[in-house]
Amino acid sequence: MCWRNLGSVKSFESLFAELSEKAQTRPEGSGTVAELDSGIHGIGKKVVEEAAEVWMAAEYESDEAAAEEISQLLYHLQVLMIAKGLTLADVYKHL
Ligand SMILES: N=c1c2ncn([C@@H]3O[C@H](COP(=O)(O)OP(=O)(O)OP(=O)(O)O)[C@@H](O)[C@H]3O)c2ncn1[C@@H]1O[C@H](COP(=O)(O)O)[C@@H](O)[C@H]1O
Repeated sequence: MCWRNLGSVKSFESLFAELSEKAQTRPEGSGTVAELDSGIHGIGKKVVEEAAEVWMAAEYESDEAAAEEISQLLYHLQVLMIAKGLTLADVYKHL
């Protein structure tokens, strides 16, 4: 997919804003709220699990499957950032 044709697709920044809002307002049924409530230990396990799925998909599955797993890893990393109180700027300054 060309980046110019992403339209209303979420970006890393817009997803982080959405998840930060969920952490503040704690809406019923939010998977993000449930994951935050599992604590750093629980979120860390999701990050490691998803990282392994990224590796396996990249090595043995389609590009589409790898992209989907990568999106899920980015999501869990963002949940971990929010749980730690880290901002995007805190991470970007190391890029
Ligand atoms: N982008 C994501 C996202 N990526 C991954 N995940 C979660 O991570 C899981 C990864 O799926 P897997 O198949 O690898 O794992 P699984 O074993 O099926 O899942 P578990 O039973 O282990 O949780 C998914 O089931 C989701 O729970 C996500 N959950 C939410 N979002 C987005 O986050 C936003 C807020 O979501 P809610 O907080 O649920 O409202 C929404 O815009 C969502 O689209």
